[in-house]
Amino acid sequence: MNGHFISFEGPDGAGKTTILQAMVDHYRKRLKDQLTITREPGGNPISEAIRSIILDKENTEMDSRTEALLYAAARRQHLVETILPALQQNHVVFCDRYVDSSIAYQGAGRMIGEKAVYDMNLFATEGELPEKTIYLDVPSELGLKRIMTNRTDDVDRLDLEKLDFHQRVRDSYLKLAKEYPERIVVIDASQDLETVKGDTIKILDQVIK
Ligand SMILES: Nc1ncnc2c1ncn2[C@@H]1O[C@H](COP(=O)(O)OP(=O)(O)OP(=O)(O)O)[C@@H](O)[C@H]1O
Ligand SMILES: Cc1cn([C@H]2C[C@H](O)[C@@H](COP(=O)(O)O)O2)c(=O)[nH]c1=O
Repeated sequence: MNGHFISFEGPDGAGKTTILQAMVDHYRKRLKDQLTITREPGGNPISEAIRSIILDKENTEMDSRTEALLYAAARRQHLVETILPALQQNHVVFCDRYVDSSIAYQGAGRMIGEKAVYDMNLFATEGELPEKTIYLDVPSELGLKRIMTNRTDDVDRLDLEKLDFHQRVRDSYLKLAKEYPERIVVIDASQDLETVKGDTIKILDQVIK
């Protein structure tokens, strides 16, 4: 089997974590030890340490460009230490967020500029992109409602941003999906969970043969 790099993207509360876990449950038997599950920011000790700085609710002073640089730094380390070695061993890599998150959240959400953030990430990643990106799309109000009402884990610094921030993030994702239709597949994540799972499996079955 060849390695496959698959990312999962979406606004906060879209259901990425839930769907990614469902995909692990679905494909684990088929892939056995050829499956790597990882996340951004994070995935290894250095990138997880950067994650805790970025998402700490106490860090209200953090400048937007500092934030963008930290995400890119975490991504660089994650790529060279975790993703590329797994692909070299022909693993399927399920990655919770990647470059599209920075374009949407820092480029559009923080209004640094999508192109500027893309260019900075080109330096960080040397152009390495996922083969397929599952973009789980929900209206921002629904995503935020899910987070505030259902979640038991910590609400982080970005979850706490206002509605217009999250709307800019969603609009940017939808723009990216139009720009890269071969790579980014939009799934309507406002549907019930079983339907979202089924739609995701249909796409991934075309990649993981
Ligand atoms: N299709 C769905 N229908 C109803 N509830 C859902 C659906 N998908 C996820 N949820 C619920 O919404 C909440 C948020 O889901 P989840 O943590 O998977 O989102 P997320 O996209 O990973 O969020 P974040 O990016 O902020 O970590 C959870 O309680 C989950 O059970
Ligand atoms: C990779 C990446 C992430 N973010 C934001 C998106 C979320 O609000 C958090 C990560 O938390 P999750 O619960 O693990 O999804 O960070 C971002 O703004 N930019 C990025 O590049």
